[in-house]
Amino acid sequence: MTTQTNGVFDRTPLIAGNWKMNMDHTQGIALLQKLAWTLKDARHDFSRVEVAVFPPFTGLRSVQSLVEGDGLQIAYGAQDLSDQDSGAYTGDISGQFLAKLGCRYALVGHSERRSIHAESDEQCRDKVRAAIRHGLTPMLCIGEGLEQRQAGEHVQYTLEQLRGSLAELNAGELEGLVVAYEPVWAIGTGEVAGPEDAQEMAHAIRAELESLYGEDFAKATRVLYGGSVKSSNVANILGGADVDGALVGGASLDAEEFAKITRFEQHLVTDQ
Ligand SMILES: O=C(CO)COP(=O)(O)O
Repeated sequence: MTTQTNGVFDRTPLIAGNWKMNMDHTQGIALLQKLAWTLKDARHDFSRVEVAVFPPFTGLRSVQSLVEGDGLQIAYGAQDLSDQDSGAYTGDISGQFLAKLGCRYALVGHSERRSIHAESDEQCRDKVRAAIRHGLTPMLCIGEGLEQRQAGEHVQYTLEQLRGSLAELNAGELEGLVVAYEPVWAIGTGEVAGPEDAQEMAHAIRAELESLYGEDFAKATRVLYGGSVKSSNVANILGGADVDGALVGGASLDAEEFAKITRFEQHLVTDQ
């Protein structure tokens, strides 16, 4: 099977590892160190493919120390943030604190937040706002469940989440936004959306962004795919012209496997 390359990438591809609730801070340090060595050995060019990790909150300070101490080019971010800045919000974490820890990104609206913690599009929008307020780049996660996919309503459903989570924000505020399309039925299940499915949705997301914020914004915005991404399937998935990277869960907990995923370009085949 051949896949289409993105040619000269208009957008820098991004391979992001969401560690979820795995890796205490000592394990996280070991994982990041191994990842950094593996990428160094492979002479990874971070200007061609950006690499980011999303440790649990408790690992962020250690990740910051390692990244700054060793001058690593690996970016990092938080898995969530509060929509508030400070005050009586027990257990919540302010974007202000995350910015102080050097986070570049904050995930917003991961499907596990939406399902386990019942986060609504409105809350996601407030979190996107909070991220922007503190200079963090929001990585907004959207995607349909099996029910919507089987009913053929996946595009409509996912675009509604997109609109709802970005409502009332303008292109200037959202500059740099990353959108991660993660079909819930493909997360942690071993089921992977086909390259055509990933491309179909990434294209629909870009078209929606264009109608909301204009062509320049849509062209500059990275759309990632997430859901059972591995080194063996990443090249196929990222073959679609609108798919700019991957948000990786389970496979990001293995440094060598994750490093292999960052080398997806080596496996892309031109469809001429
Ligand atoms: O939810 C995901 C990343 O945010 C995907 O997880 P898996 O790669 O484990 O399916």
